[in-house]
Amino acid sequence: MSRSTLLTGLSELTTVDDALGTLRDAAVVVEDGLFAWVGPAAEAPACDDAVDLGGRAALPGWVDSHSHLVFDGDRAAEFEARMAGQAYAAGGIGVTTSATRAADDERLRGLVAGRVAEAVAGGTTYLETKTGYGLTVHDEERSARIAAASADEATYLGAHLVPAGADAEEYTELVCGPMLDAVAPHVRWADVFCDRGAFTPEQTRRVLEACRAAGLGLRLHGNQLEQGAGAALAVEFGAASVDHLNFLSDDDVAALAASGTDASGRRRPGHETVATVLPACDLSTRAPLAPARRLLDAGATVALASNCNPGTSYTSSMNFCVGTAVLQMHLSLEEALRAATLGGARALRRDAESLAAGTRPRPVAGEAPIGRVAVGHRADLHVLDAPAAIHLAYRPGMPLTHAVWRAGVRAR
Ligand SMILES: N=CN[C@@H](CCC(=O)O)C(=O)O
Ligand SMILES: [Zn+2]
Repeated sequence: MSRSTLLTGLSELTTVDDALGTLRDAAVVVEDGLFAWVGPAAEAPACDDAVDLGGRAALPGWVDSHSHLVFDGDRAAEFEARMAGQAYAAGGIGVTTSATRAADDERLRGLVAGRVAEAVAGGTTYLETKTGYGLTVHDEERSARIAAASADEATYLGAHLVPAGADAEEYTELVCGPMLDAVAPHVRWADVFCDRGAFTPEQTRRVLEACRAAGLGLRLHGNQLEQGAGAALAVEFGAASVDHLNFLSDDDVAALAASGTDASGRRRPGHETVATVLPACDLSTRAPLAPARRLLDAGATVALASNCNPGTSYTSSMNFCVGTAVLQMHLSLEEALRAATLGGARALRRDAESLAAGTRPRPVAGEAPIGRVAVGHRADLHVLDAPAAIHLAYRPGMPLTHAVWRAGVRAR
């Protein structure tokens, strides 16, 4: 028989659910890994167990829809040179690729497990991670295997960089053929770095077509280094997300906003191309911040993610990303919290609307929605050591994660 647990003493509960809103003096009931009840503490039902959280704020666990955790080595020297004025370039990926290839499976698994544990300790309850530092059939296959075993969602990023010494056209064919065949059983998503020094729009198109034909959902790295074709291609292919977005034209912004509506302007939840912004990466590369405010004002669905990787964003702290989005990107607290929870869920098509619309690639029967604190959603809860969530921006850099429940299990 399943046991029910009452989590009470929540001074402020941000549900990210339009009907429930933000509740004061709230409680939730967790049972069978799901939220079974959400409401005012005074009305909470009796449960088998109870935990009093002592007047703390709570919100859905972070959904980090973009990370690159399968790697060995760091690039601190490159970072230091960048702080001294050198520009970021895609070629640095090759340095991490060499270190990653040299690590054996056990070491790589341990490194990824440690990084996932760090993310969870910071309030992340659902995490995507990518291949992309293997770049041979063998190394991409094992990266995909390790990613799938360690994270909630795994993405094939063979098209991250043309490896040193390889011919770009021949490598693109490999990515679309034997490498895809080897990796596809492990992953739900495919991604391409479509930008200066990485893959051209024409090569990107070929990879997206091949991966779509293999049944994978699509996402893109685009518009990070220049105003390129990434965002437009993502919308054209119905990708779930396009990420970075530092350099966007007015047409790109309009296309992203329109991707969530039909011809008569009605919203089509579960069909949008989410605009995912990566504030920690923007700071670490000294790039102009992605225009999250402009995207939201235009009507786009925005997600916030960490992009944790050793080159451009060596942090998995979603608390930091949310604080920065409020402080520097001019999002309201409510917008930032929504982007880092439901926005990420939408970018992975694991929100309730995408599940209902049937647009999640490779769905698994019985998968509960994520991204909100609402009945029937997966019980992913982040409790802050603060009375209100605004402390995430008000006290930046402070250790504010008090407790974490992941699929109903206490993870911190
Ligand atoms: N921009 C492309 N890929 C990663 C960086 C990879 C690296 O430099 O190691 C990113 O999302 O920022
Ligand atoms: Zn990335």
